[in-house]
Amino acid sequence: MKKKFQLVICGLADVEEYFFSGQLKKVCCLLMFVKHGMNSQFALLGSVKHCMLASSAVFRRQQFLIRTLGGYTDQTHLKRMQQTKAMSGTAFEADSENILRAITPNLDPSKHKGQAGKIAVIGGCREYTGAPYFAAISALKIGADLSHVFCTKDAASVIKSYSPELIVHPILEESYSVRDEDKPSISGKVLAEIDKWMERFDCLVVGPGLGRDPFLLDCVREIMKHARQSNVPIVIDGDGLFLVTDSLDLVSGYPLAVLTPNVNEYKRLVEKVLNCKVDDHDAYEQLLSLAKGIGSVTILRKGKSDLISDGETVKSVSIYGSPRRCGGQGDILSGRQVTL
Ligand SMILES: NC(=O)C1=CN([C@@H]2O[C@H](COP(=O)(O)OP(=O)(O)OC[C@H]3O[C@@H](n4cnc5c(N)ncnc54)[C@H](OP(=O)(O)O)[C@@H]3O)[C@@H](O)[C@H]2O)[C@@H](O)CC1
Ligand SMILES: Nc1ncnc2c1ncn2[C@@H]1O[C@H](COP(=O)(O)OP(=O)(O)OP(=O)(O)O)[C@@H](O)[C@H]1O
Repeated sequence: MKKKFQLVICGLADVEEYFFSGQLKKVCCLLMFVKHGMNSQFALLGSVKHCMLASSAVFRRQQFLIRTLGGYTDQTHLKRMQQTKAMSGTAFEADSENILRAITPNLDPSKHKGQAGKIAVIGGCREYTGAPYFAAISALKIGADLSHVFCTKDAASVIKSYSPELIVHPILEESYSVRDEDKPSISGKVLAEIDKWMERFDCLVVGPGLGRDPFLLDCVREIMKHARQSNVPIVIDGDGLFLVTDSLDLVSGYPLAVLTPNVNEYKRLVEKVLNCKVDDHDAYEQLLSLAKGIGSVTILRKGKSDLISDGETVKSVSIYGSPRRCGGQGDILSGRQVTL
């Protein structure tokens, strides 16, 4: 049964490794969570259907998201979701394996390329080429059809050489390669280039290996604003969290934003938003306050147990993974989230 199930997910040989690493389950819990947090948004969808139809790309994206996350319009899915909820164990621990079974879309021979997901990673600079690669390739391995990377020119050929499966756009620039007087026109070009693609993406990951160059982060700030205007869901990780901690308005009130802080990134967020230290004795309440404080976003706090909150409830996922804590594991997690 397990084998069959894995094949249904994506038909890739290495999915077993992913499944048992525990990370896939964590991603699925997050998705259930985003879905529940978005109930009110979906209810609103009915009343604004005319507006949505006026913008068919947005409507298509919302429908895709609803389907992917369990599909309120589909009775079979709804029933599976209810069963999953009833089977959940303790108050906080998520029943991740059943959630995973409930939300995994079936492979369908009638689908064409792209319908299983077109995602983009915004990240990759002179120092970091591994992180965007890990995120983008794990999106493909978990089942996405197309995986793009938008990175700096320096990083592009390195990332391309890791894998021919990735579509790599060398469009971002760092301060050292741009004269001050050229910055406005270059940032305009970057935005125009990414806007050509934006409507096609089902989800973005912003941050893996992005670096912290101020000019580059200014461009990414604008990219995030455009993504938000187009209702593209955004997973924010790594240096994307550095940017967002500095400019909370980028995600505040945006229910399609998922923040995935590690210990350090979480500490920075707590200090900025709640103006206090991280309190591990009251971790659930603090995470709840943080998600509420930012407003409408979902936060996945990575750690020994991952804690996930949308500001209304908290769930934990304590499935045992690898005891090794090497760099790149968070990037792989973000690539899976963006797909599911
Ligand atoms: N192969 C690649 O291309 C990879 C690229 N990556 C990319 O690098 C970028 C920066 O990401 P990041 O994770 O290094 O930044 P951040 O979290 O600020 O840590 C900075 C410092 O904080 C500390 N620290 C960290 N964790 C801690 C902990 N648990 N508990 C306590 N302290 C902790 C630690 O400092 P130290 O231990 O030396 O004091 C650490 O050096 C980002 O773009 C990311 O995507 C990575 O994805 C890896 C693979
Ligand atoms: N102490 C821990 N015990 C078990 N699992 C952990 C622990 N800390 C983190 N993890 C898991 O490891 C994965 C990556 O988390 P980590 O905190 O290393 O992210 P990160 O620092 O953003 O990674 P990256 O190096 O890719 O930037 C997550 O799935 C998380 O649940």
